[in-house]
Amino acid sequence: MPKISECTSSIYSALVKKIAFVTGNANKLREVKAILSSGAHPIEIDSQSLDIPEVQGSTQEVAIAKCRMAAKLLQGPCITEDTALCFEAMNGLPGPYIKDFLAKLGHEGLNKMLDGFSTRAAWALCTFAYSAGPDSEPILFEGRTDGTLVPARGPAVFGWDPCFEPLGTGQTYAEMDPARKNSLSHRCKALEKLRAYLQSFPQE
Ligand SMILES: O=P(O)(O)OP(=O)(O)OP(=O)(O)OC[C@H]1O[C@@H](n2cnc3c(O)ncnc32)[C@H](O)[C@@H]1O
Ligand SMILES: [Mg+2]
Repeated sequence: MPKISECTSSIYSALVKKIAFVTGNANKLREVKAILSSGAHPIEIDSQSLDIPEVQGSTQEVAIAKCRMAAKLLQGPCITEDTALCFEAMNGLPGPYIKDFLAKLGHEGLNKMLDGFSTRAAWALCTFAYSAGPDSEPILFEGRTDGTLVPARGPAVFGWDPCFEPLGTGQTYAEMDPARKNSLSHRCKALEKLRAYLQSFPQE
């Protein structure tokens, strides 16, 4: 006969296995899988690549609208993620609009945006949204890493990684070993909160 802890963990895996992570970004998916598969209670992610339209608004409004739409399309539970890069000199902009700014201006252009300002301080903000299904309001889990916007250093593999240097590290995200980035990133901080929430399911 299985022990209670074994039953709890099998209910838990059955529940979390049904949750799809909806993203069109392969780099995000790689990091999320690496972070969630480590630790005492690994979580397996079932990924879905859907192109969900993103509304304008605060990081929270963008995240909630995207997750709502994903749950409606999938007709089931899902997780979505939005990443913002915020400049202190610009009161948090480009924020959730960083994807377009990066695509149009590149790393050099992002740096030029801050020429003439007294600070190059920036923060990376990750917002995971979990929806239990199309009729449930999404719940948000945020993680923030503070740093500086710098001229690009390191391989240009993932977004703005080459021009973001977290405080006190001396390295850009792009120069870091993936495990180092995943130990201090905006994404890992948000995922720790999401993990704790998902692990509370069997007690509900
Ligand atoms: O399908 P989704 O999950 O929305 O994927 P996306 O690529 O559209 O992602 P976002 O809407 O969250 O836009 C965030 C932008 O920031 C980039 N980005 C996200 N996380 C990053 C990270 O950890 N390091 C560097 N760039 C990142 C990403 O490539 C986008 O250009
Ligand atoms: Mg997107």
